[in-house]
Amino acid sequence: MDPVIEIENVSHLFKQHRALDGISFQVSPESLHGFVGPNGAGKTTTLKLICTLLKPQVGKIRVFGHDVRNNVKAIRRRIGYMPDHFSMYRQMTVFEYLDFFAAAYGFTLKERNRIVADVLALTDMDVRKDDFIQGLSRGMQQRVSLARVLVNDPDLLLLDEPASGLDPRARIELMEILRELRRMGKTIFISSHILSELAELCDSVTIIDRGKTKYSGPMEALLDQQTETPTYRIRVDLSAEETETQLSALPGVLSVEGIEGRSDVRVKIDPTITDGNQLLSAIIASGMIVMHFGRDQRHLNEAFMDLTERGVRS
Ligand SMILES: Nc1ncnc2c1ncn2[C@@H]1O[C@H](COP(=O)(O)OP(=O)(O)OP(=O)(O)O)[C@@H](O)[C@H]1O
Repeated sequence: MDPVIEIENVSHLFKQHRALDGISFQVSPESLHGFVGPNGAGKTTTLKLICTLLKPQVGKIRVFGHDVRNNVKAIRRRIGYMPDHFSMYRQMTVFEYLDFFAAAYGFTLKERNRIVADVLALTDMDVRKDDFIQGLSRGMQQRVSLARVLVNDPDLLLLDEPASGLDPRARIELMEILRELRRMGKTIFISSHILSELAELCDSVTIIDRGKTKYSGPMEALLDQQTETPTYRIRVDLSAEETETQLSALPGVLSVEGIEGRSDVRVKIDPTITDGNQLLSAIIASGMIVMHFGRDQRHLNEAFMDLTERGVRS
């Protein structure tokens, strides 16, 4: 299937300031693609270019195969963009607000009633439809903002920091809604600073820093990029102390490190002496009952710190 978004060598200058410096990446259909970068990395600029609010200066951007330079209408019809700072008509009720946007898209009264009911159900806001927007919590306002983006039934959602300012519960609920939208066949491109959540949510990720692409590909591959020493996360039916003693004695084991607050240990091995299968066999042969055995994945935060530079961009 052709990519939904194709970015090829895109650079963007604001006067003398280079916001983007030759970024390239692709987003596959029906995927949840994370777009991660530190402050000032160029995320919002990229999103604005994709959703045709900024004109590209250098490089190619195609959305659903259309060049953003000359197919603005065809693209806008199929996308929904939620900016990082949204302003809402706070004196309207939720229903009035969504109905207003549906009317702006040219839907008839009958269509509007159906559409508004659908987006309210999708974002779980039906019970709040007669509430005034100004009285809603930030999490609720964020949902209304997402509902607004869904009014034209877009195939591609472009969400700029949708979880910022939300409490953990509201974030988890938002992520659930995004998963549901992906199940419905939508492609979701989501920028965020909240790395750990993206690791669970997204199929693929692009990391940018100072206007350059640092990684783009499957989330799994990013997390699997191992340091030179293969590392396994293991839990057996012994106390932490006994686990360390017993595992340290096995051939090829370089170190056994406890993980604070957990009964798992992190075991590094010498790949010239043993491998994962041999290690597992040795553990079983020595009589331990294995409760968990898996390759230790790098945490997304760790990968992010390795790939991006320290300090705020000047
Ligand atoms: N209209 C503008 N005029 C001048 N410089 C700009 C403009 N918009 C963005 N920039 C600069 O371009 C760089 C990239 O900005 P952008 O907003 O795309 O980053 P970001 O990754 O979205 O950052 P944040 O996470 O802080 O929102 C920044 O250094 C920013 O100051």
